[in-house]
Amino acid sequence: MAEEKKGGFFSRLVSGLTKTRDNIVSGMDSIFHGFTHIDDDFYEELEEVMIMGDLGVQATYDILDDLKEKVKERHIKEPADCREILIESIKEQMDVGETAYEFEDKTSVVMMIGVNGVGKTTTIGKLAGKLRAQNKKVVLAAADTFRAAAGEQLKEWANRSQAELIGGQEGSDPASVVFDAVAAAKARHADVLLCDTAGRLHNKKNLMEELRKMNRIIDREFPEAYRETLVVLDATTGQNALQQAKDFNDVADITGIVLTKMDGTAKGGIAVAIQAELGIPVKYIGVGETIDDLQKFDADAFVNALFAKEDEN
Ligand SMILES: Nc1nc2c(ncn2[C@@H]2O[C@H](COP(=O)(O)OP(=O)(O)OP(=O)(O)O)[C@@H](O)[C@H]2O)c(=O)[nH]1
Repeated sequence: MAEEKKGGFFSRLVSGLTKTRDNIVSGMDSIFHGFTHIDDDFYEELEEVMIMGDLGVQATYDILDDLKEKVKERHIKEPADCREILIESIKEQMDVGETAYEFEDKTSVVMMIGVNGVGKTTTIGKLAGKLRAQNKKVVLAAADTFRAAAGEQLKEWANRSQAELIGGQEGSDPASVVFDAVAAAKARHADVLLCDTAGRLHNKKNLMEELRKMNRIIDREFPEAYRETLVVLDATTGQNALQQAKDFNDVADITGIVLTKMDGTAKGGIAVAIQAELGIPVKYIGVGETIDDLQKFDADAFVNALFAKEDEN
């Protein structure tokens, strides 16, 4: 039964990654089979496919250096034999230790950061739904007071997931919304407080100040709460998403990443770049627009699904 469920999950992951696989692994496979020798050209072509596949320049170099070392150590001669070693290297470079989801089981405050349109509000709604399904009491803070529609949209998700919404009026101080939400979460003995924040990156200094102010309030008013800061990124933007992750990492103590719109994108390789280059765990991936379309991310399962052959799923 558990196996069956796992199988279902895995084959959905495999089909969701079809475009990314076509973009990266198909190219790699033609190199593994097209070359008769492992030489500089072979590595150069692999490098090109990996960089074009959004694995990130630094991550690509690190993965290939590791592959070269393993090929030497193990006296590998056949290009085709490099496939399994490459999979091993990618997994090793993506290793960020065990990913913790402690906030799901503790009294916690989750800050959600991300630029407009990446799917931040949708992700909060999905996460609220997931926690509500575990019978958790959830409060949502509409601290993205910069955009009127954000509050409205969050209200819909609050209704859908039956979470309580503490709303900010357009233009009100986000920190005061957070203050009210913390008071409400404590008064109602909520399990998780999810804060929707505006992430305007064009002014890093202001953003940093705004985040600092909100964090100070939470530290002061709710010191016992477990803290989580998740950055939401749109996978379809590829290298832009990687840059956003770097920028947010400069201004906040990020504990995890949510990669949205992984369904149907060819740029899923960005998950490799984020974990390998930044060492920040991708905690969830968004695989659609409905409340059930948020999955925990498992790097090994992701790489296996990416390299899965048709007859293996
Ligand atoms: N296919 C797909 N679409 C998604 C996913 N997550 C979000 N979306 C869609 O992306 C669009 C933008 O999502 P929002 O949640 O409004 O984005 P946001 O980051 O909150 O935007 P602001 O509220 O403007 O900051 C919506 O149409 C969502 O339905 C996903 O995982 N897959």
